[in-house]
Amino acid sequence: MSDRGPESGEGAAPPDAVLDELFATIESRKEELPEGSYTASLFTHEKGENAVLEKIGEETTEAILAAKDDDRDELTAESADLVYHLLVLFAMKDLDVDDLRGELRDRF
Ligand SMILES: N=c1c2ncn([C@@H]3O[C@H](COP(=O)(O)OP(=O)(O)OP(=O)(O)O)[C@@H](O)[C@H]3O)c2ncn1[C@@H]1O[C@H](COP(=O)(O)O)[C@@H](O)[C@H]1O
Repeated sequence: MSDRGPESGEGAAPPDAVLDELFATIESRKEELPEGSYTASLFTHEKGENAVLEKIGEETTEAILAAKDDDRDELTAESADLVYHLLVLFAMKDLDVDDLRGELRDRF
């Protein structure tokens, strides 16, 4: 189990608050399309949504290779890339983190 993250207890942020913060940033990049933003470039890419779909494929492959190498640090880094790109795809499709959270919760 990871030893990272905020201490639990009164006043602590929910453990997945980082996903909400990241998604809010992605949504603001989608609205404002600031220059120099990688996230904004995915929303305006000439390949359209295929750009992010390709990245999801690449990051999935890289995560699999890291797992096969038993490289836990690389697996963590590639998984973070994968989750980030999945959230960009969610924003493109007008889905949000609560849709993902709800789907997972419904499976309990
Ligand atoms: N979490 C991420 C994040 N994860 C991955 N990436 C980018 O996703 C890309 C992953 O591509 P690769 O792994 O293939 O690495 P690469 O060698 O850069 O490959 P190419 O992009 O050149 O093909 C890199 O450019 C990373 O910078 C991210 N870019 C942004 N974010 C978040 O988005 C926020 C907004 O950032 P901007 O996009 O800069 O506005 C940031 O504060 C971060 O929190």
